Amino acid sequence: MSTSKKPVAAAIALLEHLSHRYAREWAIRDINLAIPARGVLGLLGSNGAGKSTTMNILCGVINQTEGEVYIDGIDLRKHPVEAKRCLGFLPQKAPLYPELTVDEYLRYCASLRDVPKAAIGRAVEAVKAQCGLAAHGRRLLANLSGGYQQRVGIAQAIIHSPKLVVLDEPANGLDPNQIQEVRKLIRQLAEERAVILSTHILSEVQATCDRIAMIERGRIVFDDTLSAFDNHVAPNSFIAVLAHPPATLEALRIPDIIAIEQVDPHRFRCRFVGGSDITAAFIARAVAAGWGLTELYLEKTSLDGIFYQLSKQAAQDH
Ligand SMILES: Nc1ncnc2c1ncn2[C@@H]1O[C@H](COP(=O)(O)OP(=O)(O)OP(=O)(O)O)[C@@H](O)[C@H]1O
Repeated sequence: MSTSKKPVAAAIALLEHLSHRYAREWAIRDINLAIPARGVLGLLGSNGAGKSTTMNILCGVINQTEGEVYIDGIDLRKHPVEAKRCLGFLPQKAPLYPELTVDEYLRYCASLRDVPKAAIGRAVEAVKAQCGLAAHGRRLLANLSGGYQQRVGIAQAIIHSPKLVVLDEPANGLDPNQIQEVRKLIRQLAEERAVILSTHILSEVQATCDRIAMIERGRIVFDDTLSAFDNHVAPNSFIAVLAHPPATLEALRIPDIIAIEQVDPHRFRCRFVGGSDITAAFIARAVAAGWGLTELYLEKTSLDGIFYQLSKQAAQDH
């Protein structure tokens, strides 16, 4: 069958005006996303925000009520088989058969994914090498540790060399060493393809993602780079370290400083009116008054704080 392609610059997948209703309630509403062809996109959101619904539609598990999904330019609803060839999926619980060996399982997945018979052996060896499983081919899946089972789950998702891999909470249940290894593997995969990662864990996002799309109450509330997310909320406090602080906290007050707190004998937290450029004025005052200013830095809002603010804003807008 010939499949007409929608031209998309630098994006491997497009979600256009995507909405879904399970019964009467809309689970997602007018989601628009362009997923870059390389790198890791983190899909964030609170419980029930609409992440799984979005991923299930993107992976062709459920059909959307409204809107379009294009994968590599192919309309997923009109040409599901062709579109899904470009896609690998690791659901939250890896679909493993414990009674099979790693080799048997990956061969089986390759045949399900229509890898030509003659190419299956090579494809299995290639993903094993990529996922650090080269020495584990004859091991039974049941006897592998959680971290290695997760590697096998990722290996099955890339066995047919898809351009887009969707991973649902891939670090769930792993110990800290395994988490590091899986993160490294995800970064490697994303060098040559797009990876979408759904997670609640913000340290996961910080360590792995290039971009963040955040969904709240079924709508996109943020879609930009990790560093834009990190800087989404402008600081409204700074810490000044003073070798010779004045006798009273009040003496530190300059216009636009609204509160001062002593953190330790030499460290002071000054809250200021958001948006004002106050540090230059404070430095000038500190130098003139001989407070022995040795350090001054703005306090950024943590990723958790930014997540919280975006969620709160979405609830207010609702
Ligand atoms: N099969 C279903 N039938 C009816 N409503 C559903 C169904 N699946 C999800 N929902 C509802 O759709 C909304 C979005 O759910 P979804 O599972 O997509 O959110 P999520 O962000 O993945 O949440 P979580 O992080 O808890 O998995 C929620 O209100 C949820 O209750």
